[in-house]
Amino acid sequence: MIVSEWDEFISRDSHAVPAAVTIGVFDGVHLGHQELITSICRYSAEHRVRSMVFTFRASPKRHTRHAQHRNVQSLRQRLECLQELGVQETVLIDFTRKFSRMKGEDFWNIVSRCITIRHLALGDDFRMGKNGSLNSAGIKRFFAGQSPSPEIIVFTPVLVDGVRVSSSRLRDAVAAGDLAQYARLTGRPYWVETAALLHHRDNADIILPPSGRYMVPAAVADGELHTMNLSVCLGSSDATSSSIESFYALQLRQITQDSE
Ligand SMILES: Cc1cc2nc3c(=O)[nH]c(=O)nc-3n(C[C@H](O)[C@H](O)[C@H](O)COP(=O)(O)O)c2cc1C
Ligand SMILES: Nc1ncnc2c1ncn2[C@@H]1O[C@H](COP(=O)(O)OP(=O)(O)OP(=O)(O)O)[C@@H](O)[C@H]1O
Repeated sequence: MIVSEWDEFISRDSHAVPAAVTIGVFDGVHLGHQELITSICRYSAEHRVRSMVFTFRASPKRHTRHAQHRNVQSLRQRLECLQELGVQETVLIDFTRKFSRMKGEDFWNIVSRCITIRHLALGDDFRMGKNGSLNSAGIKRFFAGQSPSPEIIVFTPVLVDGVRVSSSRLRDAVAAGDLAQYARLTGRPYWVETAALLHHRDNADIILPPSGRYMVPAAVADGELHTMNLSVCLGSSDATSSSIESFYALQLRQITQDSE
């Protein structure tokens, strides 16, 4: 997957490159996000166009009213998930003060100068642009006047237990240490970057599970491959010990009666 910067993207003169596009923060890349991303990747494969995601280095929420806003994933983890789903290019946007003043229509005008959008996937509650004033209906109206006009798919919300899946639900699950719920909402186990545990526990820009003991599946090769469960302790001095420094990321599981 190519990772590009917004400033570099807008300097391109490649209007002719056809693309299937989605945009959002995509923190946690949950089941709802996966519907949109799978849609652009499927269209990309069927029509031989580039699958592209526009996302933000940090959430716009952090730059507006909620300075303390934190994500559940590091940027690196988010990009890995997008790559695994088959996205060909992700454009990273710094939500600067200047960018935050852009009208949604101006954003799409700029993007349409650089690529030709053939397919656009959005959620039904999607809002963007200065003060979030452009919604999916407005985006449809905007593109209806363009030629060629992209196919715009507005997805109904993906639900789990009858409730819309959202990054906010992931954040609540991690903060409560409910990592099984995180796995249900994302379709994959919970992973944490050890850098977040080691260096930024108190001032982390990602949300971490509460202090406590967690199971970590591990593989050891001594002639044969053995898999085993280790336990790590978060929030105590163990967490900052050199024992986990050599890992990039750990898959954490709650300790259950069975695993003890
Ligand atoms: C051009 C542009 C595109 C934006 N795209 C998104 C987006 O894809 N997802 C998102 O959550 N916010 C996006 N935003 C930010 C929202 O429109 C809104 O300003 C921000 O979420 C803050 O809203 P709040 O103060 O009500 O939380 C975008 C803003 C601009 C100016
Ligand atoms: N459950 C869902 N089903 C379908 N689409 C969704 C779902 N949740 C989010 N989306 C869509 O994914 C895109 C990116 O959304 P965003 O990253 O803001 O996610 P979010 O999960 O709603 O975040 P938050 O909880 O912080 O508001 C938007 O178009 C949004 O409408």
